[in-house]
Amino acid sequence: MLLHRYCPRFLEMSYERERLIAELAVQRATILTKRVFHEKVKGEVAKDDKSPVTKGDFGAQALIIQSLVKNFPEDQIVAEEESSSLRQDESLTVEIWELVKNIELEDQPSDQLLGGPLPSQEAMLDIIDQGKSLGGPRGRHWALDPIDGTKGFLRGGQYAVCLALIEDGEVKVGAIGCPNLPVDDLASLTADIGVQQTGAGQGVLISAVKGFGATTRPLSNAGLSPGKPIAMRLVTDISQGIFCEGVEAGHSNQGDNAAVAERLGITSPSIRLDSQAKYCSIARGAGDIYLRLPVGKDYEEKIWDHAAGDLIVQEAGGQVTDIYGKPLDFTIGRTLASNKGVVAASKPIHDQVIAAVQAVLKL
Ligand SMILES: Nc1ncnc2c1ncn2[C@@H]1O[C@H](COP(=O)(O)O)[C@@H](OP(=O)(O)O)[C@H]1O
Ligand SMILES: [Mg+2]
Ligand SMILES: [Mg+2]
Ligand SMILES: [Mg+2]
Repeated sequence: MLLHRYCPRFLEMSYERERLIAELAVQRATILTKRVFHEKVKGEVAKDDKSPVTKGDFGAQALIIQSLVKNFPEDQIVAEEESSSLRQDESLTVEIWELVKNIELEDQPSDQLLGGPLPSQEAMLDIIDQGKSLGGPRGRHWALDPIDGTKGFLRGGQYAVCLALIEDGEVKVGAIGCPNLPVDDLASLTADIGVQQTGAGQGVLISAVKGFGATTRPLSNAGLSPGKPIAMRLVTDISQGIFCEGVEAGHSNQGDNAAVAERLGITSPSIRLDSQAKYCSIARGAGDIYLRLPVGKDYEEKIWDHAAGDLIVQEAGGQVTDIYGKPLDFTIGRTLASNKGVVAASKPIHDQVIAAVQAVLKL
């Protein structure tokens, strides 16, 4: 069946409105995160699990949920943060509100599409808490990670603002803003981007719609600049492949990762970067393989850490599974409870990578 671009069914299938709102919402939130990134005091607080959260995480979550609620009031939202610690810290709340209330896209029509500013400080706390949906196999759920790689963000390294629409368990739309990645797709292959401090004008917004490809564009503080399709590299000799790896040893087993690289005959050093910038990097050919090998038995990966990146890599010609070769299952709830670890690579080499992972992990 040939569908015309302006036919309502085409618009529905291509999720054009969802993609536009997701891209603009992520772009607007990065204005706030960039501001916090350059502040000396980022308002770091430790959560119950000891992981950090900052003014940037809370503020970005408030801004993005506000635009989702305004545009898609029926949809559920599964977001990482919640406001309980803020409600006990008036001065931090005031600091976040001072940031949030002054953030807008410099292009008025784009900003208006997001549904206007947040009404008040109290409303901001309530909006942050609208991300408590449990997810699940049916309906439309937005998975939101307002700052992925908070540890990288605090270190002055890579981080990402990540948003995905999951419909009936399938990721349909993904948008990731990486304010510290170079605009040039391949620059990150040579630069030490993991710890790069950035100047103005850098950063990329990468997005995808299921069945319609993946796109990159420079991040802007105004409207969307023109997008450009991206694709993974064609690697015919796997020993020439390049790994993108996390920085935090507590999030992925770096020793096992090195053993897999050795088994595949890969000698180039891994590019180390925090956050879903890894998915984005391999999707645009700045690396070929992303492994997230479990450190412990009990950790369940969170859907907001993977939904957008999974779609972007698939739409760029890649395959994303867990260490058993099973696709990531977004139907279960807030976590990927039925998966262990992540193996992402371009389709022609994915089987070889899985075989090496299974040999190293003795699966
Ligand atoms: N033990 C663990 N194993 C795997 N991932 C973990 C983990 N502890 C925390 N994480 C997740 O790792 C994410 C960062 O990934 P990376 O190491 O690739 O940058 C964190 O996202 P946040 O920074 O959004 O909290 C957090 O959800
Ligand atoms: Mg976190
Ligand atoms: Mg995260
Ligand atoms: Mg986060």
